[in-house]
Amino acid sequence: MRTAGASVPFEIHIDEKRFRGADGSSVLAVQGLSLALQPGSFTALIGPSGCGKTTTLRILAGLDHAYKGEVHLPADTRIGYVFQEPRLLPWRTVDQNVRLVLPTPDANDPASLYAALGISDMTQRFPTELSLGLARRVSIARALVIDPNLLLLDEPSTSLDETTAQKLRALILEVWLGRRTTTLLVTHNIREAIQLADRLVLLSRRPSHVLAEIALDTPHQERGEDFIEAKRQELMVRFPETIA
Ligand SMILES: Nc1ncnc2c1ncn2[C@@H]1O[C@H](COP(=O)(O)OP(=O)(O)OP(=O)(O)O)[C@@H](O)[C@H]1O
Repeated sequence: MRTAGASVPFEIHIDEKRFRGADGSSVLAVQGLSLALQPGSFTALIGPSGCGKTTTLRILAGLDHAYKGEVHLPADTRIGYVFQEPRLLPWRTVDQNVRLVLPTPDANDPASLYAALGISDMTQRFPTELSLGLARRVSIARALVIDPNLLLLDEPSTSLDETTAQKLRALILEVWLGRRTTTLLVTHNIREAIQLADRLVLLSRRPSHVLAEIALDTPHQERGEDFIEAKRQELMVRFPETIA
């Protein structure tokens, strides 16, 4: 459902989401999960593997309608979705992949995005010529080129080595600080969440619901190693079932 108004939150309420298991049985994945994203905020959704984080993103993005509940989005909502796998078309160049989501290829100029994401010199390459880290950057450019007002990031640093992951996190933060696009990051990496988000939403094990919401008011530039580690340990003690 789309409601009027530019500064109203993006809201999702999942009363119940079930999947059909391999043996035909019905598996309750999410139960009673409510989330409101304030415009300009950066929320990290954290929870154990298989608790329903990706499912929640898909429902919010309108990719899954088979659930009980409601999604309320402002009328002008434009969603940029960075999937766990980059999902680039192998027969198109980087630039063509990014422009593909525009109404016409020249509707927006991605040059400044390429520069911000450090991929300006590879726009004529094909996806098979890119490392996973670079392909992720391209998929972020593709999500941002439509000027979304809601950005969904599904495990953007997963399967990357730590140095590449850290570079990507720095880029994500720089882009967010510059644009303040409302962002929902799904991650099982608590350190990443503490580094990037201004609010943590912790989910329970399946069937998942919100266990706790934690505001992170410390400015990003003051979140050094010590801060991140201290916060992680504090959360591990308070929420051992979610924070590994
Ligand atoms: N298409 C599907 N068919 C059957 N079960 C599914 C399907 N998609 C997800 N599930 C199940 O629903 C639950 C939630 O899945 P989901 O992918 O949302 O979890 P997640 O928290 O994103 O996991 P991860 O951290 O491992 O990516 C899991 O138990 C998963 O096995």
